[in-house]
Amino acid sequence: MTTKVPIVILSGFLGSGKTTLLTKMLQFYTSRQLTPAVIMNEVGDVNLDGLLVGEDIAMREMLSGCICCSISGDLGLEIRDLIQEASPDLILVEATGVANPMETFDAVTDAAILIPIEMHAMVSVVDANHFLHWHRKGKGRTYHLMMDQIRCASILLLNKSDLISPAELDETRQLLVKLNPHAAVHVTTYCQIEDELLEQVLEIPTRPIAYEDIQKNDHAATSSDHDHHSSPEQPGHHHTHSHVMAYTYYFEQPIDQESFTNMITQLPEHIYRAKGVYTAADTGERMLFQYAYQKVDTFRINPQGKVEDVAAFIGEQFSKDSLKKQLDEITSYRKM
Ligand SMILES: Nc1nc2c(ncn2[C@@H]2O[C@H](COP(=O)(O)OP(=O)(O)OP(=O)(O)O)[C@@H](O)[C@H]2O)c(=O)[nH]1
Repeated sequence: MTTKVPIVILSGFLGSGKTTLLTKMLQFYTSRQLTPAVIMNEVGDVNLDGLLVGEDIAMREMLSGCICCSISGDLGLEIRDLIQEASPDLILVEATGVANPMETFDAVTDAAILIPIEMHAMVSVVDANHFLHWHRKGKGRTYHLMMDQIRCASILLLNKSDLISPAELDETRQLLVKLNPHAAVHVTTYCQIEDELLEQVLEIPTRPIAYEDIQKNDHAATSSDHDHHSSPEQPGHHHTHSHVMAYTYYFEQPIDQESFTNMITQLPEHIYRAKGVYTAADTGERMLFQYAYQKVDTFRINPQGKVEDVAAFIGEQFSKDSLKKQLDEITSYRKM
């Protein structure tokens, strides 16, 4: 009998902590002498998160599209190539932050018809602060997408618990339990989870527990509304992220760090995520920045010379022209 390669999908909204979790999982499995492999999907045309994955890990990048829709058909080919190339003990698929979880799951099950793989878990990472913010608003496509990502999970990480008060954390935890009573909720900071959970993920095949519930919702939605695409507010709606846009900017020269950080911290609310690499004008060092929900982290990259100086922005209804103008100004700014 052919052994099936376990597949774990890492889901969760933009900037919630999927790559943070991915690096932790990779460390864990390699320390157990296992060979994990990775599929990373980005809506933009650069993959900066790949810098955080060691060179010894077999990885395939799927860029400029979403495995839940536009490039779902390519997923099977990428998985097949990875299996042939690296004979992995498991494959971790990091979905884009705007991926519809049901459709991502469908893309994996479609691939499983042709290749020996088996779904082991859909882990959804939730940014506690960001989710609470959207829950209080209580509407919008982003909120419904976040809810779907929660409802489809077999394991939920309530991450960034350091950014909200204990009372808010408790409120958010209860919300998650209500939305998905089938999945265990793990409260985390920087996606620190117990080793036992990571062992379990490898051992026990599963599927998104709320699968049937979501399907029921989908059917209910379709029977009252035949045109899915015209009803983006509907829970369980397909292509919940068709409104999301990505913009990539290439820096032509080193930039002033302070002006850039000031600009990033004042990005409009509708830009949910930004990340990139730039060269600092004062030190000449190459820096990686990560922006998610009004917080920026910046650190020196190592090795220094692998990717171009580039920044990717993801959000909805933002003006690419005015963003480009701001970035051009920063690029041409010189300290006296
Ligand atoms: N304060 C805080 N920051 C965190 C935590 N977990 C992750 N981060 C930071 O949040 C930012 C986004 O984390 P990622 O792991 O890249 O998020 P992601 O879900 O992979 O992002 P996308 O792939 O762009 O959707 C990074 O700067 C992380 O260091 C946490 O628990 N607390």
